[in-house]
Amino acid sequence: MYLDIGNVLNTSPGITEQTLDRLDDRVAIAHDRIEEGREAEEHGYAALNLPQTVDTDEIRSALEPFGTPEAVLTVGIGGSALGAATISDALADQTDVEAHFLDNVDPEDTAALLDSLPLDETVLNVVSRSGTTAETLANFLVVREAMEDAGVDWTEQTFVTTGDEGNLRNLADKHDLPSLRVPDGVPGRFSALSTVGLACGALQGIDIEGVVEGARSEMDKLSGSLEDSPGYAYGAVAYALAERGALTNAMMPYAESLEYFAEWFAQLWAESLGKEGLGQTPARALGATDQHSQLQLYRAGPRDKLVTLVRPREREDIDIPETDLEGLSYLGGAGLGDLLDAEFEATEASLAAEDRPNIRIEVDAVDAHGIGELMYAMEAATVMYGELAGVSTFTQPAVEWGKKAARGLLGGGEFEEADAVADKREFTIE
Ligand SMILES: O=P(O)(O)OC[C@H]1O[C@H](O)[C@H](O)[C@@H](O)[C@@H]1O
Repeated sequence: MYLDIGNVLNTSPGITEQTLDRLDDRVAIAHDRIEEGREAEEHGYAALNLPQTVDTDEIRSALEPFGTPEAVLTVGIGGSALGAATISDALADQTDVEAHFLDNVDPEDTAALLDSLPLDETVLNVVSRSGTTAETLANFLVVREAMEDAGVDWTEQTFVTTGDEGNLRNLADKHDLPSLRVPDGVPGRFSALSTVGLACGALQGIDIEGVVEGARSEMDKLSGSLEDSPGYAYGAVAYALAERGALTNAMMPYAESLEYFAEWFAQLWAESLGKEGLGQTPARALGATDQHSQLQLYRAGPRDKLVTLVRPREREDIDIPETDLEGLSYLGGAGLGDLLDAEFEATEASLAAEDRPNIRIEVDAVDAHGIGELMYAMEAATVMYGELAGVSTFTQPAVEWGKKAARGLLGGGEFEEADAVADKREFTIE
């Protein structure tokens, strides 16, 4: 992965070369702490070891009973869905097996999806680290019933990834379902490179080994200097910019196949770093589409943003046909990819011309290696940012508060968080 931070130097907000030197000293200290955590397999830090601890053979053999299905339906939410979705989306060109994700509990959307799926040829991939998440278990029950109604033996077509305990583990044991464990010490949003994020791709026949290799090549770059580690450098610079007022980070890939990547990144960044009044709000954008909408704000709105532009250096191109239509002849002879690249560089320059900080991230291609590199580097960036900010990167008390309140409201136990719902202030206007 290549990182270019030239456009954060002396921008507004921005950092100077002297700041970078000072930051580098702090990166060295943070790196030592991270290494300590990795060595002891501490909660969270253990996730940065996944490229060397994940066993892709184990994943493939656990999935053997399913052969090659027509479709995979992953039921999970947050970290139990977004990593798999990012990998499947990026590598969709490697497979004919469709991947669908049921994370939300919108009844209309769920009904439409279930109507459209060949249920007898679909593997149901249920994923929950805790094994207790209401949305995931509710969706599982709905899909299971739909399979039963369609005369499909769901026990023959269901695969489970979960922890050693919890409702989902009990269910897998009861029905003797093929299953995998979520590795210890790996929080949901850092689990993309584990059983959690790779099983779906394996069912699709995607090159998950290549994803892990790509991640490993970024893992091997972790060092005590941001100059040697793109992941650490991204995290450290984003942190320094946030300290100087860049409180939003617009993640803007210029590739449709990386749209989910921006969504996955948003969970990683927000849930890990949004603590104690600190953090940087991830915004999702897609180039070139959002160049024609959000760029106005990024270039001329408040100076409170970092824009992160992501692209592959190579992609398959489609030629734009030659034309003698007046004013359009400049397009002929170029490719759609050339146009997308020109748009990318134009956005970068338009921000730089106004001294707006932006960072360029590139991979050679959106392939297995490239997506592995990107995902690992962003995880390392998040951990580095968290160390520098002094927050507890691997917890999510605010999200858990909401989970308990929702469960309490549905009668799933006594939770004081649910009582707080009754205190809602109202000021209704019709
Ligand atoms: O994997 P699960 O236990 O079902 O959790 C799914 C998601 O639930 C919560 O919202 C957590 O805050 C997320 O980090 C997690 O990814």
